[in-house]
Amino acid sequence: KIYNAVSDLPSLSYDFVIVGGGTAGSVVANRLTENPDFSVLVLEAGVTNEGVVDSEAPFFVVDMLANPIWSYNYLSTPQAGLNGRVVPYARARILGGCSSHNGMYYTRGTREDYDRYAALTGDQGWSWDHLLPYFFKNERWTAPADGHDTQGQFDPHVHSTRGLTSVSLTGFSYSASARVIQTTAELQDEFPFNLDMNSGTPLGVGWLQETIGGGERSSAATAYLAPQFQQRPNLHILLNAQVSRLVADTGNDGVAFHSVEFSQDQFVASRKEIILSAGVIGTPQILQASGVGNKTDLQALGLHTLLDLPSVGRNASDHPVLSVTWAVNSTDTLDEVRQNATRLAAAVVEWDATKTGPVTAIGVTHVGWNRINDDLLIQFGDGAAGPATPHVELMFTAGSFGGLMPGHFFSIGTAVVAPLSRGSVMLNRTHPLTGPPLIDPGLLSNEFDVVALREGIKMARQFVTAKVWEGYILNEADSFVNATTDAELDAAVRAIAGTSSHLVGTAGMSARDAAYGVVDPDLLVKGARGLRIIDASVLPIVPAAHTQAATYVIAERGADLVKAAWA
Ligand SMILES: Cc1cc2nc3c(=O)[nH]c(=O)nc-3n(C[C@H](O)[C@H](O)[C@H](O)COP(=O)(O)OP(=O)(O)OC[C@H]3O[C@@H](n4cnc5c(N)ncnc54)[C@H](O)[C@@H]3O)c2cc1C
Repeated sequence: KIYNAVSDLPSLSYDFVIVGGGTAGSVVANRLTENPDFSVLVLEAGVTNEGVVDSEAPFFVVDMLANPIWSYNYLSTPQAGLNGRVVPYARARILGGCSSHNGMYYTRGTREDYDRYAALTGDQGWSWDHLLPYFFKNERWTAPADGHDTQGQFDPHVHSTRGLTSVSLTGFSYSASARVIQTTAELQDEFPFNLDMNSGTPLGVGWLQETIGGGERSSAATAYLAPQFQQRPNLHILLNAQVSRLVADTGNDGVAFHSVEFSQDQFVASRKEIILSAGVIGTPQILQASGVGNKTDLQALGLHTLLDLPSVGRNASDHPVLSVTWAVNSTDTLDEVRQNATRLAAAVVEWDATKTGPVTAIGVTHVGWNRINDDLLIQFGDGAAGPATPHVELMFTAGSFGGLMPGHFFSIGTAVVAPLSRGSVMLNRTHPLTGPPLIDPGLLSNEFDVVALREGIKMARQFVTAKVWEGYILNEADSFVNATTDAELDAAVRAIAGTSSHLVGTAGMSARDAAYGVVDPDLLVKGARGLRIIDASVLPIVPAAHTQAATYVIAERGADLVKAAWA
């Protein structure tokens, strides 16, 4: 059941208290309440996702992101790698968390990404082979909204129809889409076709899979907290509940967490575990506010240290991104739907009536994954998990970003998906317990990331040299159109790059005996009892993928680890 006031809660003591009803928290809440003997309370800072049309309608994702009601509206600290610029850091504050407002890309990453997690933690349970059943437990492969023939657009062998999150190919394509596929034939050495980028080996260009079903977003809230699950008598979800800190006792056998403070002096007790699922920013913020973190940092803030864990908030990694944009000789683009009021109104009417048409889609139909050349890797290092892991992602869009630029465009978003830069999320120095945290993703602080993004621009430009673009592409229409030398491109990269919002790692998992890291391979906080972290913050290195699929499998396996511990 969902509650809006603490006074309505049936109890102030539960077996499990989950902090954050976001992507991971919703999964854990669902899986734990499969056992009728467990009682679960979810404390979610945000509001309900129900009835939020901008969340439901894929086309309106940009509007969703712009609305402060559903977001924490964070800003980064000034980024030295970005010429001192401050960049927005969107984070959802709504049931379902970022899965309720993200771009819906469903990309798992590479086999090597997960095998690297297994090697780092000394736990084969985090390897690709062991996690594949959890990907399947999460995913429900679904027909696209337009019912088009999907043969040759994905590999059914690497998908599941039994999970809860709907995943589908795009339900609406613009004419640029066919040109992207034609390019994989014309430039097959540089951009080979890949039937399914979610097979563990994504290199090449293929059809984008998205967390969309029946023309609507499939989020952790719509899937894992659907009405039939909300009705479970052992599941309780309190909205508008901003957790400030966790409370522990310290004794001879360590620090034992047993209750949670939220919404100004309210407390709720956990009988078995507190599970932190507040995300890559909320989780380290709550840990530090509770006295779990680097002792020197906490002392400097005037906070008592319960547990000296220097890795809390550190080692954050993210994907820097920018977009290369061309004006096109066509009105069949996302921009047309966005900017032509009559067209947009018709699209909304169609979506309302049948859940079909442009509103079912984000305008990106294909994605490419590519490596930069070995000479550069020797010179600048290599952030990839292995030789089958990409450095650069290319996102092919039939329009400008969000369709917001006046005119008609084709664009290729370019991101570094194997970054070497690292950053942190630390408490605010002047208002540690009440101010927004200091989010320093360290974007482009490592030269490798600048070089990889520069190479990404070159790849994007090369892509549109295929014959099929002749007569369609008119001219490059971005701010760095005249940048051609490496030095000019590097300057452009630093001047315009931003974040993909894929920050992870602020409560990273490591091997049981490692002196660094925040959680052990079972996701238990090192040195503590009664406290586990299950969200994107435990990923020690960002995968070469948009991060929701990785978050879903962390959550699915994490829930099984909890169940096993209390069986
Ligand atoms: C703008 C944007 C676009 C993205 N696009 C994509 C994409 O297209 N594909 C993809 O794969 N990934 C995407 N991602 C990344 C992906 O969505 C996230 O990595 C993933 O959802 C993180 O899940 P999480 O459970 O760790 O955190 P979240 O989903 O953020 O959940 C954390 C929850 O905790 C709550 N919370 C936080 N602090 C507190 C507190 N103090 N008290 C109580 N509750 C609290 C929040 O309200 C939230 O509901 C995107 C992310 C963003 C921000």
